Amino acid sequence: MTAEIISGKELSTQLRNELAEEVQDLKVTPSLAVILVGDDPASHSYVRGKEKACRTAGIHSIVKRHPTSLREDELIAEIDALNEDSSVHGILVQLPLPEHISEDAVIERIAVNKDVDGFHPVNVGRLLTGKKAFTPCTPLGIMKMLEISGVDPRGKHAVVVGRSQLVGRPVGQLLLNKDATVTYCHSKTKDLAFHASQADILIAAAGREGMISEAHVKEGAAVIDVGVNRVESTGKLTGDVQFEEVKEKAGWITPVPGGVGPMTITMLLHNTVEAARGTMFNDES
Ligand SMILES: Nc1nc2c(c(=O)[nH]1)N[C@@H](CN(C=O)c1ccc(C(=O)N[C@@H](CCC(=O)O)C(=O)O)cc1)CN2
Repeated sequence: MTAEIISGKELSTQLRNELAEEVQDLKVTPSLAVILVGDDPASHSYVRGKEKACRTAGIHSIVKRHPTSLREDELIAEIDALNEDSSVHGILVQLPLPEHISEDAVIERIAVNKDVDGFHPVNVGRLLTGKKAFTPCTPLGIMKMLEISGVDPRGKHAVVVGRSQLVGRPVGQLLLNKDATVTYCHSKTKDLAFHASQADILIAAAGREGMISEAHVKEGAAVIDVGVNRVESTGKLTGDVQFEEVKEKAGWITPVPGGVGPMTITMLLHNTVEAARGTMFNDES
């Protein structure tokens, strides 16, 4: 069997065009504020990608770039100002932050209804309880890729390798919310190959280059590679999955690059449009 390749790049082009049309029909121009602290080249590149994607979709983008020396209280004050600014619909702080700044304190300061990253504890709790919530962009992108490929999680066994707040935990929750049976594997899991090879849906989000081989994959499984590993010697980007061998066994597979990565930014645009609509929490009593 050779897997169907799910291209996040192609799907993103389609979804971003659809979002651009939706934006034209809105009464307001959606506006996203991104805060970037420090000089991490990858973070700068991702933020440039976000700016460009916003422009293409007709979303107003504000980027606040700061040196590593920015203090936590200064960052908090900037968030407070953006929370108060009614022309700003979405706020995102690019992660990781420098070590002297508490990510938790910063994320908790963002207004829940502007938290387009879905990292605020209120949004996390709402996701956990199956309520409407801003949902982290990478997990949302993964669910969209499964949906578009006709992979329905209901009754399936999903195995998530990795338990990060950004990807592993929320994607497991989203799969559970769609009636999958979910197993989490992590660095202390004994016999990863045993667990992973039971999966109908395998999410590789451990950040370890090539850790998922053909031996970890059940014939016909949907394999989603969230890894973004830069090979030092070549500068090339590779995933957590050994793509060439796994694609001969899986039913579906996502490539790196061009898979989950572009979907992260597409789902950020989606969440920003949702924030601009302002209806996320409307049907609450
Ligand atoms: N506040 C946030 N910080 C971070 C998030 C996030 O969702 N919110 N996720 C990642 C980084 N990220 C977006 O911020 C991101 C990662 C990767 C890509 C992407 O398109 N990758 C390309 C390859 C790009 C390259 O060559 O380097 C791909 O996989 O094809 C987009 C966004 C951590 N921080």
